[in-house]
Amino acid sequence: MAALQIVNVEKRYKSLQALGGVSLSVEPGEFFGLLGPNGAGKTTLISIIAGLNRADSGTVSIDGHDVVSDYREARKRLGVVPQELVFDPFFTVRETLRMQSGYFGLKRNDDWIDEVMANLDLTNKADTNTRALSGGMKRRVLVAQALVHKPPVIVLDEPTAGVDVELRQTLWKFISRLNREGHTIVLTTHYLEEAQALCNRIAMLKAGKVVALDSTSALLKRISGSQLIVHLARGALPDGLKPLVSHPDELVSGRKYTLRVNEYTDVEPILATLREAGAVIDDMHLQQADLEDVFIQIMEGEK
Ligand SMILES: Nc1ncnc2c1ncn2[C@@H]1O[C@H](COP(=O)(O)OP(=O)(O)OP(=O)(O)O)[C@@H](O)[C@H]1O
Repeated sequence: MAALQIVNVEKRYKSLQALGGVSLSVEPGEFFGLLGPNGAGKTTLISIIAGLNRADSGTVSIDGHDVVSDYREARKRLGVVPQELVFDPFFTVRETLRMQSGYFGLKRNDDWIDEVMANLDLTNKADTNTRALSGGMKRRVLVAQALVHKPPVIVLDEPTAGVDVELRQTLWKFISRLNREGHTIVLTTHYLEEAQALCNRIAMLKAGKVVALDSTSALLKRISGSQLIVHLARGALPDGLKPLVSHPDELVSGRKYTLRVNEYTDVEPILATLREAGAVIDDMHLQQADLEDVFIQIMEGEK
């Protein structure tokens, strides 16, 4: 049975179609990425999964439990880390986590609460009021809150937006451990290198529709060859090289260009063209195409 099954989910906000018939299924133990530009519908979909928002049509189930008709059973199996930092500011971290445990009917949960806090480097803030925490610390509490009932399915909505490197590493270490222990993870992020490193399968959403759904390795294979990154100190990119630019916004911003290269021998004529145009190269290197390139290519293709 799928850990998360989404079937033909539609959602409108007045005239805006936020989700236009989304279907996908995540198997138990997967580390699944849900990617898409701003406004693609990721948060809307997550709030429908969490039962905080109703789909106009379609169904969502967690471990076979419908999130509307079987809400309590579905909710027990789900931990959601929301994007926004919202807390009751009158309680300490430990009190917040105990209350959340109580919500799931767990009375003696302190051993697990201690373990979660230790894994998120929150132990020395256990008795601090949540209103006195920094943004990064608050985000750790949000993650801890989502995990108090050891949910088999964990959904994280941009958990690393604006957080420092240390928290990212702490968080990924813990989430990866939970995934190895069998928890299913669904992640939305704008950090594509994070998604590439962590997710075994990825869905890309655009304007409320799934525009790509594949294993991370299959998505990466969609772009062959490598890229020549050139930083120009002086001079503009000659017109003849413009079709090779793989990130169109670079043509506007200028100076740094990512040029598609199929064979290493393609580099020589590129350098000759730059020299003939009087461009001066500041820095240059070759790199393999990554998930960001695939993402840009898919999103461009969907215009
Ligand atoms: N409560 C609401 N009322 C009206 N429109 C909404 C509401 N919530 C979201 N929208 C719109 O629905 C679309 C999808 O928004 P959503 O927040 O789901 O996207 P997202 O993919 O999570 O974006 P981001 O990456 O910016 O978080 C957007 O156009 C947004 O403006």
